[in-house]
Amino acid sequence: MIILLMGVSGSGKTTIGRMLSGKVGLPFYDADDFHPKNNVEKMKAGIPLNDQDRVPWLETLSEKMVAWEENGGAILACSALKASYRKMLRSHAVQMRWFFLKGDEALIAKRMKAREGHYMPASLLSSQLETLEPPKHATIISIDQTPENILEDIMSDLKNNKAVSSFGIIGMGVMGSSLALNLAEKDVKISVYNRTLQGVEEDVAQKLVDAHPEVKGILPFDKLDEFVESLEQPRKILMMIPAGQIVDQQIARLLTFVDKGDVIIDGGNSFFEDSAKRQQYLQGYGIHFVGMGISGGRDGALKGPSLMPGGSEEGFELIKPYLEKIAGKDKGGKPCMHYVGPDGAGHFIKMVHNSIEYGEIQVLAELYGFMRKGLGMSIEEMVKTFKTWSKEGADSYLMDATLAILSHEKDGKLLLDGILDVAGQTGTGGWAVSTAAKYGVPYAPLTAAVTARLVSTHKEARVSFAQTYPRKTDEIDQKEIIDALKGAYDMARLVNHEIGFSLIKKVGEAEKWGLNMSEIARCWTNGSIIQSSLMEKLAGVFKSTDCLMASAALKASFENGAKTLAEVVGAGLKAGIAMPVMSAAINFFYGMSSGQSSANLVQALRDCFGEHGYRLVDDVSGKIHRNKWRKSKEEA
Ligand SMILES: NC(=O)C1=CN([C@@H]2O[C@H](COP(=O)(O)OP(=O)(O)OC[C@H]3O[C@@H](n4cnc5c(N)ncnc54)[C@H](OP(=O)(O)O)[C@@H]3O)[C@@H](O)[C@H]2O)C=CC1
Ligand SMILES: O=C(CO)[C@H](O)[C@H](O)COP(=O)(O)O
Repeated sequence: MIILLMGVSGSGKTTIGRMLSGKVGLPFYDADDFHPKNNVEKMKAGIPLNDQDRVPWLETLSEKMVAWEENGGAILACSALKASYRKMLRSHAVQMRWFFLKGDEALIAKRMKAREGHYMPASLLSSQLETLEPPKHATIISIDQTPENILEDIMSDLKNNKAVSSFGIIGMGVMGSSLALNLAEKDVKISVYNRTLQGVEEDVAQKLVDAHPEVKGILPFDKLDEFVESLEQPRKILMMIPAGQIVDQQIARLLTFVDKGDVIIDGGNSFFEDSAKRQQYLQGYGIHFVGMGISGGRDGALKGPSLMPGGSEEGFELIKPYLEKIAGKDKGGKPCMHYVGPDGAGHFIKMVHNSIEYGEIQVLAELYGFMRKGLGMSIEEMVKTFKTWSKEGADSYLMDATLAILSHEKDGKLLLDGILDVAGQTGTGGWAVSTAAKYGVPYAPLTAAVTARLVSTHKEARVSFAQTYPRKTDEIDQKEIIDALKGAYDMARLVNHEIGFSLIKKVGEAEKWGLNMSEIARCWTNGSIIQSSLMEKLAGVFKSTDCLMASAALKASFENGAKTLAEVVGAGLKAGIAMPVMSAAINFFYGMSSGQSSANLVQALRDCFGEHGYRLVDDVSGKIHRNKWRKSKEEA
């Protein structure tokens, strides 16, 4: 832990720091000793330092603190006058305790005049006091007392303050427990809490700690007040619990214990419109709310997830150092974490991420079904084929997982064959569909992925109708189709990504969130369930375009892909295999690349029965309505 004594020059930071050092046995450092030469010269000449002067000094100090903490902690005397300076000092997720040595101008001026051999003349005091922005999260110590009494005040606060952890997590399920272990392994002191349900869920947090004796620095709680009390201010509390009302109930319980300036983060898969409302609501209490998408499942959370924070930017700045520590890293070593935008932007981006995930999963499932049933390929042949594709640019986390599943045997049998073909879903995919409809974004392929899961749930009906409508399948040219499969797979994925990102573009513009599509794709290149070589390529492509179909770099992929996708979908349908996402993908592409569609008939029909009006090809300026579409009996 770093004990930071702050206040204007002359407030006694050095004297008290040295005394405190003797008392607690931690080394003492004076921030003034780390000023670059230029700053010292300026101060000697009586010239006040500006913010630019202070940047390298504060950066050095924040880096030094990391090393000091690794060596067991330290005491640092540093003026830290502005909130922005304190933010820079906090930039490395070091555990800190802040003490603000406070006194009035006359008292400090008197003390400064009495000092000898110090380069800070008393005339600078007024400029320091003008600069001072009193801290919101520091223990205030009055300096209008003897140094011994000041020391006693600090010692008593250190003893009585139960705030020992830098970060708190609520919900020790799959994600919460893994993120807790990830943070603890990065040497962040954390507190964890899980609800108690008598006889059902008891000592859950304690059990996590017991199960990982090798991991140090996790404090378990089953009482919410004690959990909150254990966190240093401003508190940073991450909720990893199911979306919906549970989140509101948890926030309501937290509100009893938290203070202004604390940060509450919802890392679950919440609906983004709910997150925007929660941010507004909590703002009224002075609490920063960050709605953060997290991707990666258990392994990602443990080793490096992809993080999509949004909402309160001030709150984000306070948690940023912790997020940077635990996030997965892209190929350049940069954290797969990016503040996406205000309101519910973080959860919106996670919703679209999951929607693409639905598409990616469904295309793999459709291919698996077609290859196995339609083409009669063995599991071994399929594995071989997918492995080859992986080497040819189709590698992804989900492809890798599919290969593991296809090779996974239990009791000498393929486990996959024993798994019921009824797919679940927990919300995000469907919300993306309704959001796309609300904002007018064509979304058929990813809608088809949601529908496919819904169709799967009608197991009984499917079994019954399979008997009513036995499939008569046509012959397929196996060789030709097998050669086209990879191209069809690539094309369907390209379309799924195009659609997902087009929703991001549309909603981002409508809500004025200033979303950065390249950064979002970059954040999904590691830690995320939809990480892939394609995503890496797209992070580059989105630097120069916001529409994949408009990208010159992808023109040939779309052209060639359309042909192979149409062939494969045609063959699949001939073989009696449903290919909802792949066929919607080729339909989307054909639709989006048809200069003249058949929507003229749609408009004519709407006008014919409902007087909705239509525009003319030669004059699009206004709508017109035709009174008499049908001929009367006499005219006919
Ligand atoms: N699993 C995944 O791959 C991912 C999940 N998510 C999202 O993260 C969140 C957590 O998911 P995950 O860890 O998988 O879920 P789990 O079901 O594994 O864990 C849920 C946690 O929430 C707690 N909880 C449940 N109901 C309540 C309640 N009424 N009040 C307080 N706490 C409650 C549970 O406590 P108890 O043990 O007592 O029931 C448990 O600690 C969800 O929103 C999920 O959608 C996000 C990314 C990936
Ligand atoms: O967010 C996730 C992965 O990114 C979760 O695993 C989520 O549960 C997946 O969605 P669904 O349960 O609807 O398949």
